[in-house]
Amino acid sequence: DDQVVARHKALCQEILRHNRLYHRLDAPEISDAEYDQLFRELLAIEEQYPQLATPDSPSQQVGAEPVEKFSPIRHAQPMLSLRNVRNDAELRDFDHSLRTTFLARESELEYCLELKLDGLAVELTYRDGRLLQASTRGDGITGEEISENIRTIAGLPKQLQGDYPDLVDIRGEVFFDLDDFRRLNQRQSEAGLKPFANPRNAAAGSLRQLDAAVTAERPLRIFCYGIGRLEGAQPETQFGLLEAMARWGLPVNLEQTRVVRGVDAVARRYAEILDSRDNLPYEIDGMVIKINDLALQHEVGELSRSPRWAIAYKFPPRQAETV
Ligand SMILES: NC(=O)n1nc(-c2ccco2)nc1N
Repeated sequence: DDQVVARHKALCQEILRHNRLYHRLDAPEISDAEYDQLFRELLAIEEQYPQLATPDSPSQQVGAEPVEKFSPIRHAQPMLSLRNVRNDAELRDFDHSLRTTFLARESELEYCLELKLDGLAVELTYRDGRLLQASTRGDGITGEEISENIRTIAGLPKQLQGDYPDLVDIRGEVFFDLDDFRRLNQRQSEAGLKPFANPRNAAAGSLRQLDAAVTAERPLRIFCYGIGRLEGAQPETQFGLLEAMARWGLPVNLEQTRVVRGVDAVARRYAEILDSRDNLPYEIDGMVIKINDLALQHEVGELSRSPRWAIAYKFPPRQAETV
């Protein structure tokens, strides 16, 4: 009815406005939690009224068009975004729907569990082991070319080593350690500049600099976690892929990654991470749960903007800092 259509329209406008603020200006006005809430309401309406899920609905797009100051790079394989769950019940729905609908197997699934870094997703293309180009995720299809800036990241090899493939698109998250973020904001205020709202905005702001010399002053970090194209020996599992990337010399968060079987073990690991996140030197906003077997990932496939084989289990918003 037209009340729902009006609500859907309002949600679309609010979400698209947020995407521009967030992706173009790195200056969001609403929190992730509020944004997720709007997006979930939009998805719920479109589930009920599929005719509303038109191509210009934010549910069919990821992020926003890249800003024009960088040259556009089209990703050979789209960079998908993760759906999320917020509690064990939703987690168990995710696991159950995989085991019964897509894999028609009641047996327990093996999952690879990774920390969910709250930074900026990037793609690095290595050809014959050399870093050819780097880009931001952008809207998932087309990103911004940031090769010069990416090269300033300490610990990121310009040349892979060992049994690297002829061509590989590496996906990773660029982020700031919390201490470096605080020092950067200290310098920002001393220079009379606006401090960054959070480490993610600082990483995005630092990486999407036209002048790579500015990026070079920023102690950015990166953890690699996935691939797009790969021409060469395919690892069998997600964890095997992470180990291969580490062998090639890429920074990977191996020691914080676990492979478990069954949803109960996933829930236990989530509770463990939630409990210990404050001991980490960087900000995380949840845990990423991926089917470990890469053949099963391909069997399960993708939705229009997200993998079916992965989900983000997000932390509850932090209690407002007590003054
Ligand atoms: N943000 C983050 O740490 N991510 N993001 C993924 C991801 C996004 C799409 C597929 O995998 N994985 C990890 N560890």
